[in-house]
Amino acid sequence: MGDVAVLGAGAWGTALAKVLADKGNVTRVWAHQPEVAENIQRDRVNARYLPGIELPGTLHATADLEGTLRGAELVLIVVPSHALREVVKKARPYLPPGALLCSATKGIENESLMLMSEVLVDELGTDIVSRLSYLSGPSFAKEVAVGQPTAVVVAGASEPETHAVQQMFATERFRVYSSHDVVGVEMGGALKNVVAIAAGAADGLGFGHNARAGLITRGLAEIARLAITKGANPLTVAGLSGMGDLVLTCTGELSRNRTVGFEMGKGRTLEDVLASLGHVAEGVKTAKSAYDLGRKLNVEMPITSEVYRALYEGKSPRQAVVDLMNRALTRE
Ligand SMILES: NC(=O)c1ccc[n+]([C@@H]2O[C@H](COP(=O)([O-])OP(=O)(O)OC[C@H]3O[C@@H](n4cnc5c(N)ncnc54)[C@H](O)[C@@H]3O)[C@@H](O)[C@H]2O)c1
Ligand SMILES: O=P(O)(O)OC[C@H](O)CO
Repeated sequence: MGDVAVLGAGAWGTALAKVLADKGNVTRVWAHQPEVAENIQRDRVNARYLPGIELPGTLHATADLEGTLRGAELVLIVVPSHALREVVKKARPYLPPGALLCSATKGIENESLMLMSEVLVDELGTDIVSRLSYLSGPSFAKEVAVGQPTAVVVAGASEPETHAVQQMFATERFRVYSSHDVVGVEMGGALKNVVAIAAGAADGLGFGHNARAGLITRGLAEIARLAITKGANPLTVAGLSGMGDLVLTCTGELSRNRTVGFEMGKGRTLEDVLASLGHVAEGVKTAKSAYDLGRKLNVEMPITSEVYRALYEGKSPRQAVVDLMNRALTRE
């Protein structure tokens, strides 16, 4: 038990804060939007991001960043990837010395092409590395919040600190594995969102199970190529944060990324879909980062490239599928 600060009161920040608060930790959640904090404090619910879930009295929400961080033993960062650097810059002066830091954000920064781990070290310095960890894996916020069985992985460079975070989160319905492979866990969590957009588009276009299974499998192949080039252990990509999250996000109707693809497959524009989504779909920004990273590192990323063209160059999802199917034949 301890004091926990959760930076981010979206669906995932709220669900993870509930897991920690239900365990008896004094849990303070920082909300970017003051009205979200007010809603949680007043009504014990986050109606905007996690409707219908009653939140425990041990969970406190506020828009005061300094107060949220005061005395925290664990700081969990769960903001969209494009906001992580800005939030960490603001939080830096108030981070309690010695606090463990865990990120549950999935993404790759657009301009720098950095993983969240790299952004955190960039902002906080290398001294913090042993206290940093990354939580990822197949986990829809809504299912976690209602206590459905879920398995995730926490990766960190230092074993004692990673185990401490594993213990802090684990419950009988939220099973937490540990890993030493930060890059592999982060790459899997970020890149699966791009493939989920492709899988959603295939469904929206009316294609069947064969197309989806092909995309999942060949998606995993390109995730593995890029992750291994960045230094990941190939086995990590077959784990919870690779294959596990890929299957969940490419097949689960709760996925925001799959929804973006699905609606575009049905003929809606990206702008129109995003305007009505109400949540972040990390795969949209990550598609650009992954496309740029693949080109920079000379890694072939055919599915990612087609998703990029559909999102950023106006290519029709149907033509993207045709082009994927008609690439030069190659070995598996
Ligand atoms: N929702 C899930 O099921 C789930 C599961 C695993 C991982 N994740 C990851 O967690 C991260 C957060 O996702 P989410 O589902 O909580 O998002 P969400 O769309 O539900 O909420 C987004 C949150 O970010 C905040 N925000 C927006 N702009 C901001 C800014 N500039 N500065 C600070 N905060 C800002 C919003 O106020 C809101 O609280 C993403 O990287 C996502 O991929 C989500
Ligand atoms: O709803 P999505 O597509 O952002 O996916 C949520 C989680 O990342 C699933 O593990």
